[in-house]
Amino acid sequence: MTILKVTNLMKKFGGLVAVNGVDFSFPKGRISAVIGPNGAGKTTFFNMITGIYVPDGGSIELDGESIVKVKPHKITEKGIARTFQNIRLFGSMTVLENVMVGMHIHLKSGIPATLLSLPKVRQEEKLAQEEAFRLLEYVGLAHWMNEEAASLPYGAQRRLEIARALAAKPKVLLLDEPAAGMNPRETAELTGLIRHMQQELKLSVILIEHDMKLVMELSDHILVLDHGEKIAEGGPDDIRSNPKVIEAYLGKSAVEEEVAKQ
Ligand SMILES: Nc1ncnc2c1ncn2[C@@H]1O[C@H](COP(=O)(O)OP(=O)(O)OP(=O)(O)O)[C@@H](O)[C@H]1O
Repeated sequence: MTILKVTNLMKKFGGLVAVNGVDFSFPKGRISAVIGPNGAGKTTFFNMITGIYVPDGGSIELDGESIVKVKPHKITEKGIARTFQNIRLFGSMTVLENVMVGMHIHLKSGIPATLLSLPKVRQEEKLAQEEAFRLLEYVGLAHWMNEEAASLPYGAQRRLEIARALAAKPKVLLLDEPAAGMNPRETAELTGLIRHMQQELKLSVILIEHDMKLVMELSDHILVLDHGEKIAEGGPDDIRSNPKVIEAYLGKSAVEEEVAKQ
C-alpha cells in the first residue's frame, strides 16, 4: 500500500530545474530512501512534500489526498513530520521544552485559557510534559531532559530533533541526513532507532542520507535522483548494481572499470 505518492513533480529556480518530472510511490509502514549526489534535488524534493516550496508542476498525495499548496503546519497536522539537514533546535530551551514545542499542534487549550492559566491548561501541560518525557526515553535522552539543547553532543541533538518530530504524532517521518556528522557508534544507534520507529510506531520513514551503509541496511525502497531526475528506483540490491547509479556517484570511468571486472 502507498502512503505518499508524487507524480511528475517539478521545481525550478530561475533557469535551474532542481526536480524534474519525478514519479515515486512510498510504501506504507516501510523505510524508503532518497539518494543522489550533491545538488541532485533531494532537499528540494523534501521541501515540496512538507509544503515549504510549492511545486511548479505535478502532484503530491498523502493517503490519496492532495497536499499541494497546503501550508507546512497543516501538512504536519495531516501527519508528515520532518527533521532538517542543519539542526534546528531551540538551543537555549531545555531538551524537554524542545519536545513540547513539537506537541503544540495537538494541544487543545486556546490562548485566552493559557494566559489565565486555567486548571484545564495546567492539566494539559502536565500531560504534555509526561508525553514529552516518554518520547525522550524512547530516543534515549531522558537523562538530559533539563539540559539546554545546545549543550548536547551533536548525535544527541539529532535524536532530539527526531523526538520533537515524533511529538507531532506523524504517520510519515522525513529525516534529512540524520547520520550527518555522527561517529560510527552514534550511526549504529540511529540505525536501531529508525528500525524501532518503523516497527513499533508503525511509521513510514523516508530518509535522505549519504551514508550508504545505513541506507542499504535500512531501506526497503530507494529513489535515486541525479540533476533533478529520477535515474533509478528499487531495492538495495538493484540500486547497488545499477550502472546509472554507479556512474552518477563515481563517474563514467568507474562504471567502465566495474563492467571490465565482471
Ligand atoms: N532556494 C533555492 N534557490 C535557488 N537554487 C536552489 C534553491 N534550493 C536549491 N537550489 C538548487 O537546486 C539544486 C538542488 O538542490 P538540493 O539542495 O535540493 O540538492 P540536494 O540533493 O539536497 O543536495 P545536497 O546533497 O548537497 O544537500 C542545486 O543546484 C541547488 O543549488
